[in-house]
Amino acid sequence: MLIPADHPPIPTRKIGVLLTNLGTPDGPDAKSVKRYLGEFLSDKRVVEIPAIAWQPILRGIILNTRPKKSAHAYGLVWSEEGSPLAAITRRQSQALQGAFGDGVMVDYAMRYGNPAIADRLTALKDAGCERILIAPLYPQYCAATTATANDKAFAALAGMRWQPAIRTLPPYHDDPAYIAALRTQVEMQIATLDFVPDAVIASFHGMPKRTLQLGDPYHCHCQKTARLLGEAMGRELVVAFQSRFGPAKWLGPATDETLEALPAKGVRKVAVIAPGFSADCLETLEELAIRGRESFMTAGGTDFAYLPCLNDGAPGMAMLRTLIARELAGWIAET
Ligand SMILES: C=CC1=C(C)c2cc3[nH]c(cc4nc(cc5[nH]c(cc1n2)c(C)c5CCC(=O)O)C(CCC(=O)O)=C4C)c(C)c3C=C
Ligand SMILES: [Fe+2]
Ligand SMILES: [Fe+2]
Repeated sequence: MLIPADHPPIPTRKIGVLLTNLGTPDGPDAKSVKRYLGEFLSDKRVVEIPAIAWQPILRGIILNTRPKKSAHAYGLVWSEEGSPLAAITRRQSQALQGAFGDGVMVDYAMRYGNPAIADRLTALKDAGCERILIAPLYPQYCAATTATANDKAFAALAGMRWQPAIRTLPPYHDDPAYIAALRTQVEMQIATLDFVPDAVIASFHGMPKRTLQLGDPYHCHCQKTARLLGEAMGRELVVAFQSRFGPAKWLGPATDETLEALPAKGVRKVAVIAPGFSADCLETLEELAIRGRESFMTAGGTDFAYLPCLNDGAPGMAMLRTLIARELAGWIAET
């Protein structure tokens, strides 16, 4: 068939997978952190205080004090590849390239900062992806993470003349593939320690307690993950919630307070895991592995190990291939 010279280009039809995660500053400096926090903490899904009351606090106080402190913390975990969260998410996306056949492109984007969700969705569409799976890499659903990432994607679609068909990856907090990946990885990690932990602490990112009362399933998803992983490992896990932000009451018990209280109860050797994070980041590498260790050892602990997240290791990547292939059913030939 003859295509007129002024016809827009017609790429080969493809399928896209867009991994999404939270986002991170472009650099470990106060200016980059300020820009990032300004976008993150202005999200109404994250801070559910009316803008008229919240924005003066954010712009007048928080963005003038927190960036310097946070930039210092980022500096402690920054790598040659950049922010750990960005570097690991990039590697996860690269490792999945080609895993679902030649016609499936895999890319990644961040809810805040770069690479932006709108830019990567447009790039996939321009490359011929007429069907796209958006995969927020949050095992536990939370409006402040899963929903806002999807909102951002749908906002980008709202501006497209020719929209791709869209699917979104559901939360996978109780998926047997996720629990099995966690179990394999955690048991392997514990086997390499030079001590036997008295307790394994499962630390999840916290949330304002009010969100639970308003119907967000995040708390229940975290508890179920910990219960299923504990059952799979044949030991009960200690569940705690970290990263409290602001004066409101957050989900408890708090990870820092839990770590400080354990030695007095005779628990002197601990392993800490963070099953809610699909990639290590500031909250795990600085808050848990550095500050958590300090709190525990100062309180009388003798042995502390932070066990890294699934990241782009074999168990986690096998799990992502399983979950994503399932969501692509009917779009790609069954294997
Ligand atoms: C894994 C799930 C996450 C939930 C739930 C979550 C809720 C949430 N977070 C804040 C405030 C901050 N979080 C920050 C960092 C951060 N948070 C998550 C994940 C969840 N947040 C990740 C993966 C990261 C790390 C990003 C990185 O660059 O490595 C920060 C910024 C860091 C700092 O300045 O301390 C803030 C602030 C709120 C208010 C909230 C719930 C509503
Ligand atoms: Fe957070
Ligand atoms: Fe609950």
